[in-house]
Amino acid sequence: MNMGLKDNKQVGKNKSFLASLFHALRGIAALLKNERNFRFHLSVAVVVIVFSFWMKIRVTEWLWILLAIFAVLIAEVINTLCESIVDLVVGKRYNELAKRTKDIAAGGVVIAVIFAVIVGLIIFLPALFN
Ligand SMILES: Nc1ncnc2c1ncn2[C@@H]1O[C@H](COP(=O)(O)OP(=O)(O)OP(=O)(O)O)[C@@H](O)[C@H]1O
Repeated sequence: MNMGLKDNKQVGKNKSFLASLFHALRGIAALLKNERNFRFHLSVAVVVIVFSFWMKIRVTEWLWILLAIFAVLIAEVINTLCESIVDLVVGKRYNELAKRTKDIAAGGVVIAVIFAVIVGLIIFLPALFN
């Protein structure tokens, strides 16, 4: 195999689309393995999707639910990226800017979760009361 897939010490560009995809999938695997919050949000997403099937929601409602789910997951990815980059730069030292960066990244997740909760309430509350 000559796609850079075996080269664990690769630092240059990926040589093929398959090699890029392989590294991207490893990134997702790392998220699942190391990030407890990402796993939690993914579990909630699965529950919401099962519940949505059970409630037989409409296509437009599915689009909003999926948008909310992906907004939270992407916010979680950005949060993890910020944490990794900050740790790479400052290591274990206390740094005020590092704190601000990590707190803002975590705030982004909270904003996405608020959006998801609002979407969920708008879609499911009326259906539950009917
Ligand atoms: N180098 C640092 N300097 C100053 N404050 C820091 C530093 N690293 C972390 N912190 C503070 O500690 C908090 C937790 O940081 P950590 O990197 O452990 O994130 P985490 O617990 O994985 O967060 P999350 O639950 O959002 O994934 C940050 O939100 C920040 O307030």
